Amino acid sequence: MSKFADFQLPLIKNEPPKNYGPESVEREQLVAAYRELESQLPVAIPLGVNGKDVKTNDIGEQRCPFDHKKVVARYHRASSSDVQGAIESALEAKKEWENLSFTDRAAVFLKAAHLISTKYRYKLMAATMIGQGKNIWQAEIDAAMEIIDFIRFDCKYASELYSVQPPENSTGVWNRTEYRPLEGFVYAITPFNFTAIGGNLAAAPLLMGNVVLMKPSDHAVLSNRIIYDIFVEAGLPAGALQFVPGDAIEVSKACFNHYDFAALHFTGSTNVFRSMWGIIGENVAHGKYRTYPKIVGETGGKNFHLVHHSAQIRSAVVNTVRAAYEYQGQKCSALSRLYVSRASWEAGFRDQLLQEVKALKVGAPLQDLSNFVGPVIHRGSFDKLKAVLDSAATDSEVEVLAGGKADDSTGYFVEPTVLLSKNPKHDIFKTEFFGPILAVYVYEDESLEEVCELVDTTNAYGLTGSIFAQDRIVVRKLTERLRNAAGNFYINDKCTGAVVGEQPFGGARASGTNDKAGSGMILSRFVSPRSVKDTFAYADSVLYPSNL
Ligand SMILES: NC(=O)c1ccc[n+]([C@@H]2O[C@H](COP(=O)([O-])OP(=O)(O)OC[C@H]3O[C@@H](n4cnc5c(N)ncnc54)[C@H](O)[C@@H]3O)[C@@H](O)[C@H]2O)c1
Ligand SMILES: N[C@@H](CCC=O)C(=O)O
Repeated sequence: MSKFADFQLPLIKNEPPKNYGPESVEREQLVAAYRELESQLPVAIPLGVNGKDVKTNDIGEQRCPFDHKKVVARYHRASSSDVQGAIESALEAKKEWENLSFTDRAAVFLKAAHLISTKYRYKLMAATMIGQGKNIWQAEIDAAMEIIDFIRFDCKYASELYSVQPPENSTGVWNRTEYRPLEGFVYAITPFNFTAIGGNLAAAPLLMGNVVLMKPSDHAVLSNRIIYDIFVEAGLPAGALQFVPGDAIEVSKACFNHYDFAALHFTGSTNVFRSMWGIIGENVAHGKYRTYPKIVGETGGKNFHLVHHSAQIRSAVVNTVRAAYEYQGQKCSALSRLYVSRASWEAGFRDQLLQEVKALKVGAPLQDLSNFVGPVIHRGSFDKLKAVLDSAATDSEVEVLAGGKADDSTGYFVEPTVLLSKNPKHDIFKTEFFGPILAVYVYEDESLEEVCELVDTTNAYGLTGSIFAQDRIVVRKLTERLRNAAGNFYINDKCTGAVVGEQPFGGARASGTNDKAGSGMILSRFVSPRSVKDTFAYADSVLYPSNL
């Protein structure tokens, strides 16, 4: 295609938050959107294949986590042959989509971000609240701010990546690097817990000129489908993105068995990611693919706060409560193990922590706006968390300091819980529960090195972590000592709440490939660069001077 100018993107800035205070316009508009969506339940959701809505005979249900009798969506589930058809139409759509200029591709996504910021902000938030159980603030930071930031900053980072060109050109030569889309299709599998992550799992590879099959989490089908519809409204050509909810194993198998499978873009649990890596690896060993597929996955965490005796106690407590219990601890970045010095614990940390946790109100998001903790996502999660609480209640190594109860009569509610143990190797410090359960270990002030060893080695993860200390020498030592314990490391702040454009997100070890969502690094995983050498000089002699 012709190119007549180097266009500059509009200035990319973080989406400003709305605060939803009493009597604010945004609160009124959000509640109206929520009520409207509520009146339309259950929403019927077909597949989105080649730009068309496709119905199947296999229907799944997404239920409301705070009122499990309520069906949020009835969605059509793709069979293997539906997925096969979606792959073929994506590959057909690829020809046009990858040949559009970056300006046109970016325009589609900048428009999508604009639509989310304006026309669809409250609808997408309402779907995230009803379907995934978020309260207003948690929905705002996810289904409005983070998804908008992901998309806009992806455009900025893509433009920066494209501008990285070879620094040297010998005389009579012009060297260039092209960032080609991958040969084949990208398979994106979304988690339930962040609408924004689901959207970005598709948007990031699409922006780089790839075509994508998106399999939404069974527990986020509604919000993910709204994102698909917004991308289409923003001008994404038919077929570039295929929306294929369905049985995770069946849909994945159809993708992994295809010769043109080029990349997995996944966010979810560690075991699922490991199992898929195994399947893909075996297929690679058998020469099943055109190219080596890229595997990008952000997975689980067992994140820590380490509170030194020089820490400002009030701030460390507030950050601890927010990090452990916002969105019921269902963030990959949620705090789930706290190591606190005995001096701080006894000088007020313990009392303030328990006072704050016991004051947290639990309930449905709009039933009472002061509810801070909502439901966990589904029956499986509720049963797993209840089993942890039941076992803690009778475990001689564990003391339940707060919470400990769960109630599934209407929705899947688990009390914010604090568990104390003198055994720092107890399972409560090792297993990702993905719920509002905080494990606490109180260490002796002089045992900082031993506690660092515990923080670093007690479990397999390496996602997020925070240290709290006012002593700057301690801050420096802990920062070095815990270099590999977390991909997102915070000093005197909570271990959740990474902001796109500020803290690119992801961790290593069992927490993922650490390609950093919300950065240019991840975009580079969805391209296959081509080095082009363009020579202007004629060659006229075979022999080199050294041959003479
Ligand atoms: N590191 C991060 O950036 C990040 C962000 C969000 C969530 N997470 C992690 O995600 C998990 C919670 O999300 P979840 O409950 O949706 O995770 P999950 O692993 O249960 O599901 C994630 C997705 O994988 C699919 N899936 C499940 N089994 C599969 C299989 N055998 N083959 C292929 N696909 C399969 C699901 O249908 C869903 O779409 C937690 O472990 C959390 O830490 C990580
Ligand atoms: N951006 C998020 C990532 C959450 C993962 O589930 C945070 O840091 O809270």
